[in-house]
Amino acid sequence: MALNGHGFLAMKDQLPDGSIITPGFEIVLSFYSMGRMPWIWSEDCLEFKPERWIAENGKLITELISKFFPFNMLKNASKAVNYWIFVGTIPSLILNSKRLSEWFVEVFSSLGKSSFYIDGPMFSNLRYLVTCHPQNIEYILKTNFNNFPKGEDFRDVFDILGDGIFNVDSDRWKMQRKFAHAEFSSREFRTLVSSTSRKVVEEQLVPFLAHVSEEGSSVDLQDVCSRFSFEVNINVIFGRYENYLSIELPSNELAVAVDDAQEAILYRHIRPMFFWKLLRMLETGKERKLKKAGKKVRQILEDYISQKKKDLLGGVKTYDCLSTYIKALQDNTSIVSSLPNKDIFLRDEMLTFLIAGRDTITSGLTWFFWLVSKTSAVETKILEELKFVLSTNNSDKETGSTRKWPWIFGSEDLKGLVYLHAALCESLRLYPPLPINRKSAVKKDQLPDGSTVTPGLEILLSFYSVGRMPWIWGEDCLEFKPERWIAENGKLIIEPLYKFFPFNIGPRTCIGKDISFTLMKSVVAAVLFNFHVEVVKGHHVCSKPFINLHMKNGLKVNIKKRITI
Ligand code: HEM
Repeated sequence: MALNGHGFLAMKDQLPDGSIITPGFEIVLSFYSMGRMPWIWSEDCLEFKPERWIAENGKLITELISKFFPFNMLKNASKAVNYWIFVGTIPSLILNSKRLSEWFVEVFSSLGKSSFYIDGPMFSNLRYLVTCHPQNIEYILKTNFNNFPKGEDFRDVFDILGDGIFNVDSDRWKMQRKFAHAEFSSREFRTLVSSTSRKVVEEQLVPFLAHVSEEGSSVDLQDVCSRFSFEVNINVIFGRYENYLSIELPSNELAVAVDDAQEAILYRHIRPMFFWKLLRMLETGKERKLKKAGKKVRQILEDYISQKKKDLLGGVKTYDCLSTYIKALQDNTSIVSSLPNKDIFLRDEMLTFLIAGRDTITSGLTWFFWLVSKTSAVETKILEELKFVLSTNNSDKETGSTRKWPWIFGSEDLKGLVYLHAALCESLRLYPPLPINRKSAVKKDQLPDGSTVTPGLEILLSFYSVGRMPWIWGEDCLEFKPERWIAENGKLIIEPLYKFFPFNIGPRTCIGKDISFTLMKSVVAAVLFNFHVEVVKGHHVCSKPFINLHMKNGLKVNIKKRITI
């Protein structure tokens, strides 16, 4: 049987015999011809002679492997990624599926390239292009945005989000985006976010941490951040106060169901599509868990929605995201009023906001606290900046009362914090809460680094790798250095934005970016100024395979009340 291997190229290259190959080239390796070349196998190459495989001592000659490829590894392109005949680069992908982001960094570093292909088994359509090239990312997300929609595969993977803004494309997305953007940038909404954040910090977060410090026990700060984030989101989106961060750490069935669903969705990312679709059809394994969790989530949200409608009908005055959407859907002059299946849309959109806002903030805060706990110079500068704010505002601008412990920072206090803002950007650069973004091309296209993309190819934008490439962020790219965001005149440098993608760029930029900074600053200021956070000795920090960048073992910390600043 004639065996032909094929390979695809990430960047222009020169083969050992001098042939120049460029991206887009399909390289056909003729194993059939190799066995018939006298200069490879000698003049008797066409003879059937098993003896050529046996040495004088009667053992098999293993050196011949170097010219015998049919069953063997074809190419060891780098230490981090292997290409195998028949199965392509898939074994490397499977081996690293639980640490994809770290693996991508290793491959980029060892290949010295900013894009590489992952080839699926021979004759399969499975192919990925992984890239961390800032110009490729800008091209896909912004310059040629229309050629890279979310697509049907994305929608299939995230089917739990139905018609939510994350999942839709084209005109429908434009309409949802326009409405959501107007809502998120309205003064009422921003005021609601900062007042809710303050309320949850003051009434739940600080009392909870004060309790932990008195008990002298350790606590998982990732869980605390997740509870804070859930509580704020559930308040802002649904107008509900769940007390999820009270001292008893109560369970919440919506939070649990959303976690279960997200964990199951992750498996759809790292398994071949036909496989998870088969499991979905058979309703088994993780797919069974997802179906159950999805049903629970939908049922809870439908209850919230019908309760809210009753409240509005009864004249209860509430301001939250859900109320705004319900009113707009009933108002003929609103752009969303023409949408079909209004109740399903409401449910899917609110769930999307909840998921979009909860895990990203949790991840952003947790990695930030860990980095600061390891870098005391950064902690000192943040505290100095906060101390300066307090010294210039003796009384609390929002309540008018004189300040005392616990120190709470309101939206006015947090506005001009340059160093804290820089430190948050720096942490998001190293640990972007969404480390990978998936795209696919409608039409064949060429990316700025020369990589060719064709319909059907999955494109993985590795935001995590962008922050870790010395050629993008300099030799000190792995250091946590907020100073790189501050100009000599003390102002924030906005120039790095062309290589800073944690919030996406282009038309689908995160609409929650500004409120994310508001939330994260209010938590960080309250936690660091009132408490000393110390990671428990011996606690192992590593990332967990998840859609968001979470810590596998959480972040176990000891909390001590800060007496003097
Ligand atoms: C540190 C915090 C956050 C980060 C790093 C972040 C990051 C992102 C990223 C990367 C995307 C693009 C996703 C994609 O294209 O598939 C996105 C979209 C989005 N984000 Fe955020 N996000 C954060 C917080 C929030 C918050 C608090 C909300 C509000 C509830 C929010 C709402 C959204 C929405 C609605 C979209 C979809 C936009 C669209 O498709 O047009 N995000 N976010």
